Order: sequence, then structure tokens, then C-alpha cells
Amino acid sequence: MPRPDQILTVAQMRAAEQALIDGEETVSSLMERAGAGAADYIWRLSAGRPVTVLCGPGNNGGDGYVIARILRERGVAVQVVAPLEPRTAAARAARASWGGETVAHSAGEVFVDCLFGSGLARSLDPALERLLNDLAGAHRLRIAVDLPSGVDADSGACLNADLPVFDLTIALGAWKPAHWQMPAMELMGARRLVDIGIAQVADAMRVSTRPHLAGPPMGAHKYSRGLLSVVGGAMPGAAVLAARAAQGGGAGYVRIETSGREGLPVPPDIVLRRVPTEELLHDRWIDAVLIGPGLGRGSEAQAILAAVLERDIPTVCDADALHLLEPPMLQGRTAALIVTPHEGEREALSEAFGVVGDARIEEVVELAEALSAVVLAKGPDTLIAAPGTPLTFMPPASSWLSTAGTGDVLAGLVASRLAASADDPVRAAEEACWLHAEAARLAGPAFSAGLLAAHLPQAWRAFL
Ligand SMILES: NC(=O)C1=CN([C@@H]2O[C@H](COP(=O)(O)OP(=O)(O)OC[C@H]3O[C@@H](n4cnc5c(N)ncnc54)[C@H](OP(=O)(O)O)[C@@H]3O)[C@@H](O)[C@H]2O)[C@@H](O)CC1
Ligand SMILES: Nc1ncnc2c1ncn2[C@@H]1O[C@H](COP(=O)(O)OP(=O)(O)O)[C@@H](O)[C@H]1O
Ligand SMILES: [K+]
Repeated sequence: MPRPDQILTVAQMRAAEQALIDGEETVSSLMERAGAGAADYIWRLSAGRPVTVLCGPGNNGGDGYVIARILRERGVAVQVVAPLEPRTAAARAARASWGGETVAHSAGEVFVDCLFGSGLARSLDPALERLLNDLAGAHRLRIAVDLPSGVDADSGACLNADLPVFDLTIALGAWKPAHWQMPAMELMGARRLVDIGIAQVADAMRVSTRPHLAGPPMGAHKYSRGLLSVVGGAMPGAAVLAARAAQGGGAGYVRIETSGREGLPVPPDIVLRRVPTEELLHDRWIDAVLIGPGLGRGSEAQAILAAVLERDIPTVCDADALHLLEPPMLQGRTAALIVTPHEGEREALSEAFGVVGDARIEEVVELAEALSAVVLAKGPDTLIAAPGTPLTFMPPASSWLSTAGTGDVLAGLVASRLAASADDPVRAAEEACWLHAEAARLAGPAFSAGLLAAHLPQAWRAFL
């Protein structure tokens, strides 16, 4: 059975299609199924309004002719704009079955982009780019089939500077990385997937699906639910915020440990332990550690980080810790490690660990290998990579998260989930992202990081 969460590269998609064609299917039968599935969505959304289909030269254009024919059969007024003749046998056959005229331009209600899909090899030439934009601008509702034309399926790059934004993108057969990567993701609008019978591909990447989180069992006590130590540093506020968030992440016991002397605005329900650096984490009941938020970047911070990592407890490194982390600090570790870099921190880590990838996706995967760790590369298009595990793409969360301190909240959540279930750090990272996104949704617009953390208890309801 194919899984609706699998993400395939163009090469994987072609191989999976070929496997079907080597069996009972033909390109035309797959195109018919893809076109029919897309036509269903378009028919419902167009609700009787006229539809314009822009058809390109490849099989994406072929899908367009199938869509045009099916919609016409259902009584929809359809116009086809075909700036280039079909070049594949299946697309030519689909054009012949459509049999209708083509027009040079059209304006109206619903626009369907079947110019290029996964076979786009280079940027659109200026005439095609103009036609695409003119047609998109001349219609109220815009729908892209498989991918918005101009987008590179594997990387999510936009090959042209000026591409239209769609209301809906209908992916065919399987998701491609571009459906979940910036900047392409910004053009897609809502996303829907049409099943055309593509099988489950071994080791395929995946988009994360909503998890089910268990509440505490009847016999739970604070230690059984996970003890998390947040190691504080030069700027204690960030550690307090992360600890606050961690309390909303499900761990039974959250405390802050620090070797500093700074006054800490610690709320009464967070335990504070002040100890010399060499006594940090001297408690065999600790399930997980968070270090980095507010740690500082000086030599003292570096010594604290080295001491913490040497304790070999399941650890989350965020923020300043990601600028201090060096390969020797990880030697001999066996416990789980999760790093949660934003783009700048990811670049710093890549430099420190000698990772040079061609593109973001490859670099994140290579970084996970180099660190033997889970890499939660956060941003509008968060990725979770771990050695030996399929790369996971998180669905987009509220863009209101782009405010200071929300990363500290995420780090607290990741550490909290890790304390609760240290045996599966990838799942811990994924669960944290879902709680974070749901809290952001509940917090609405223009929230602060503190308010985000305050919405975590309510966010749980979506996963119980
Ligand atoms: N395979 C299957 O079984 C099924 C596939 N399906 C569908 O097929 C789509 C993939 O089809 P595809 O591989 O034909 O690619 P597509 O995106 O239509 O375009 C490629 C053509 O455009 C050309 N070209 C490229 N860039 C260009 C540019 N900038 N400017 C101008 N020309 C350019 C390129 O030729 P080139 O010039 O590079 O030799 C080639 O002729 C996929 O997204 C899905 O919709 C479904 O029907 C299910 C079954
Ligand atoms: N445009 C966006 N859309 C969705 N989520 C975002 C966006 N920008 C940032 N985020 C999320 O907000 C958080 C920001 O973290 P980070 O950059 O570390 O901020 P800080 O260091 O101020 O806490 C991350 O979880 C990231 O995924
Ligand atoms: K398209």
C-alpha cells in the first residue's frame, strides 16, 4: 500500500512509474488516472465556472488535455492554451482525445497550470513566463497541477524570479520535496495529493503526519514522566523561557542548573540548582539535558558545554551551543543528541563539522551523519534528519513564529519530549514541532514567545 506521506525525488518518481509501466500500466493509463483525480478537485472548486487550462509540451501538458476533456464531458466550458506542441506520445494521444481547439490567450474564472511539472529542466523563457503570469493574473482562482510551473521539484528552487502564486497545488502520485520546501512552497497555496497507484518506495522521505500523544498513565509520577535539566548560562532569561516551555511539553520534572551567579527570574514552580561546573548534572535520575539558550559563547560557556556533553546523557543543543560545538566534544558519546539549528546556526555547524552539501536538503542529511545526531533544521520549512532514518519534512507552521524567543520554546519542547521518551529522538523532535505549531495556531497573530509557551497546555488537546 502506498503511504500518503511519502516524498519522492524526480528520479524515484520516474523509477516508481516505470515499475508500474513494466507491469499492467502505460504512461497513458497513469496520465488518465492523474488527470481524472486532478479534474475531480478542479470540478468541485470551479463549481460551474469556465476553466482555462495551460498545456505544456511534456506529460504535465498531457495531464492538462485529460483534465480539459473530462471537465468538458461534465459540462464545464473549457479553453486550452497550448503555446508548445505536445512532444511525448502520451501527451499527443491526450491532445487527440481532447480534440478541441486551442486559443492563444484567455481570461475568466479558473486557471489550471499544466505547463511544466517534474520534467522542468531550466528556467522558463521570457515569453512563457509572461504567458503564465498573464493567464494567472487574468483568472480569479489558480490551480497548479503537480507543481507550479517554474519550480524545481527536487530542491524547491524557483527557476524564474517572477512566478504566480496559486490557490491550490494538486500533487500527482506522490509529494515531491518542492511541495514542502521554500521558496517553492510559498507559491503552492493549499496542497492535495492524487493517488495514481505509486507503490511505497523503500527509504522514501516523508512529510510528518499528526502524532498521537499519550497522557500520563494512571500510575505516573514526576520522575516516570521524565526529568529534564536545562543548563543555564550568561543570559538566564532564555533558559527560563525554554524551561517554561518544557513544562508544557509533558516532562514530569523540569529544573534549571547553573554554575553562574546571575540573579535568575525563576518562577516558583521551576527548581533552580546552583552548582560548580564540575557538579552539573550529578543526578542519575536525569533523563535529558537542554543546553544552549542563553549559554553565551565565551570560554566559560565552552567549558560548560564540554562538561555537559561528557556526561553522555540524552542532550538537546540549541542556540549558543551550536556555535561552540566541535567534533572532539562528541567523541565517545553514546546517548541521543538532537541539535536544533536555524539557518545561520546550521551554517556554523556545517563549517565546524566539515559538511559541504550541494543544497539545503543534502546538507542537513550530511550534517546528521557527521554529528551522528538528529538535526532539526528549523525555519518555515523545517527538516528533521537522522542517520539511517528517512528525512522528515514538517508541514508549515504559522509565520507569526518568526519572532524572538520562539526557538527557545521549541528547544524546551524538544528536550521535554526527549526526557519523556529518550529511546526515540526523531519522534521527540517531531512531536515538539507539532506542539509548537499548534500552540502558535492557538496563540493567533502577533504573539510573544512567552504567550506561545502559555498556549502549550491547550495545544495538547489536538494530540490526545
Ligand atoms: N511519467 C509518467 O508516467 C506520468 C507523469 N505524469 C505527469 O508528467 C509530468 C512529468 O512529465 P515530463 O517528464 O514529460 O515533464 P514536464 O514537466 O511535462 O515537461 C517536460 C518537457 O518540457 C521540456 N522542457 C523542460 N523545461 C523546459 C523549459 N524551461 N522550457 C521549455 N521546455 C522545457 C522538456 O523537453 P527538453 O526541452 O528538456 O528536452 C520536456 O519536453 C509530471 O509532473 C506529471 O504531471 C502524470 O501524467 C502521471 C504519469
Ligand atoms: N516564517 C516562519 N514560518 C514558520 N515558522 C517559523 C518562521 N520563522 C521562524 N519560524 C519558527 O520559529 C522558531 C524560530 O527559532 P529561532 O530562529 O531559533 O529564534 P530565537 O533564537 O529568537 O528563539 C523556529 O521554530 C522556526 O521554525
Ligand atoms: K504545472
